[in-house]
Amino acid sequence: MSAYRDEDPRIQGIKTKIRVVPNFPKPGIMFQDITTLLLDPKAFKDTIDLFVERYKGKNISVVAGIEARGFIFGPPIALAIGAKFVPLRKPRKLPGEVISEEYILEYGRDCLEMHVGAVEPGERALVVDDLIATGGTLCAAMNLLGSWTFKRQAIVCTCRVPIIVAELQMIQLACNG
Ligand SMILES: O=P(O)(O)OC[C@H]1O[C@H](OP(=O)(O)OP(=O)(O)O)[C@H](O)[C@@H]1O
Ligand SMILES: Nc1ncnc2[nH]cnc12
Repeated sequence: MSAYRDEDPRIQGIKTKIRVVPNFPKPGIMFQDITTLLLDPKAFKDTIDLFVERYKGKNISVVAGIEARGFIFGPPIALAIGAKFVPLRKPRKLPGEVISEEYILEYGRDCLEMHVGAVEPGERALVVDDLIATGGTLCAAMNLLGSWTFKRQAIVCTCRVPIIVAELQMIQLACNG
């Protein structure tokens, strides 16, 4: 967590637009609902802008978005920084050859899949999602990418807003892409 983003006045505005719903989808879960953020064009744009400002010009060629809420925040970030968008999807949604990674959620189990060949050896990637709870989904995404061409280097988490970006430096060229 970096100091400059804590101090950015846009952060507080973004935080106020995220609705917290107690006991959804089951007792004990404090659900962070980003649909209310999406209803406010300024707060939504501020959210995207914060990430674009942070990652533009960093030689990132891949934005990998985690289904489903990473599909909301990932594409506008990808377009703005000039990167391609790669969806990390729930099972049996992608029609081509895939690699899969299972993981445990706050309220269940799930699996992510990525198309083989969507990312080339040597590319630099950003993983985008709306929130970390247990971290299982993010770990699965990183394992998915890591099992293909990447070596994990750093995770960057905004912490004060429930949008997460994991940054992966791909330096292992162990596949045929
Ligand atoms: O840190 P974790 O414990 O792994 O939880 C975080 C994940 O849970 C939510 O997605 P969910 O699996 O509910 O899927 P959805 O976006 O399709 O609703 C959220 O969007 C993250 O992807
Ligand atoms: N607390 C939470 N709020 C929103 N989405 C979630 N996914 C897992 N835990 C969550």
